[in-house]
Amino acid sequence: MAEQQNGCSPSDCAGCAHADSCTSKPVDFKKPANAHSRIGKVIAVVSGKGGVGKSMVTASLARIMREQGFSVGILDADITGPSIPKMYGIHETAKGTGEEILPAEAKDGTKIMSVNLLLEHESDPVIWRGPIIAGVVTQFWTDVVWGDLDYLFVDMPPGTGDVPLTVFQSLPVDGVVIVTSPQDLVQMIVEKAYNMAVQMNIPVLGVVENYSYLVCPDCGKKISVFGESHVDDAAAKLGIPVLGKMPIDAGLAQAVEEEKFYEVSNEYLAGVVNKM
Ligand SMILES: Nc1ncnc2c1ncn2[C@@H]1O[C@H](COP(=O)(O)OP(=O)(O)OP(=O)(O)O)[C@@H](O)[C@H]1O
Repeated sequence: MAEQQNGCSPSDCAGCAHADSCTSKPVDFKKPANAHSRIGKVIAVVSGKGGVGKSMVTASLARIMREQGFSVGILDADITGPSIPKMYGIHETAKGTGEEILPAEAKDGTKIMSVNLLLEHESDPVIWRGPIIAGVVTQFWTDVVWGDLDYLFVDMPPGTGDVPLTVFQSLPVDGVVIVTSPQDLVQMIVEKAYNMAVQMNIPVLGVVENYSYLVCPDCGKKISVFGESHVDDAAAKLGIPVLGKMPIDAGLAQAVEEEKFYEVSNEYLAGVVNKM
């Protein structure tokens, strides 16, 4: 790390008599998890832009690890566009005990916390300013009683705004999965998400391409609906692995429609298990 203006480096802080009053020492914004949460790994699922199926990928990753026997949770940080609870058929409101909030539990045991569980009507819009939204996401970490989890997946809102910044600063994120779709801008979009993670010192586990292709139900031919994929080149340039390419799959869409995502086995991302 670069030398500080006053001539000392951050590693000197521990033994420095002026550490308390020094303005150049590094600030740690990390918040403690709820006292009743013991969480193994926190994996954030991000995308440089919206509409790439990030929630689908988040829930698919959670399902894969659940199928492996791990205890998993999903923190829905997409406050203004929450879709995780409905995917799992959850429509209840969250229960609270004083200062603490209990997550909902899906039929496969996945624990879920989302702003939709706090609204009187789930169709109510969330019309809050950025800092309020970021504060709610932080509370999903500090106030929610997650219990024992091997993995907590965070479904981030798209882009690189307030909430991703808050999550990266406040939660001990172990790795980031970038979701993208095939199109010309993919290089720039993946790079934006990648650069944000790198600047926040968080390892990028790899990239998932959604909507990669469609398999014709009659002839079995793969059709590149949104154009040829550029994800291999984009990932190679950044030195990160492609974790999977997901086609447009009517079975996945149906599971979402029927609110039975707890039954899904997403074979397209099966290779991620030993990368998490
Ligand atoms: N590979 C896929 N095959 C079929 N349907 C999909 C696929 N990926 C996503 N979908 C469907 O597309 C819709 C939108 O997906 P999703 O909610 O995951 O993300 P999104 O709203 O597009 O945006 P964001 O990326 O910001 O989360 C959902 O109804 C979902 O079921």
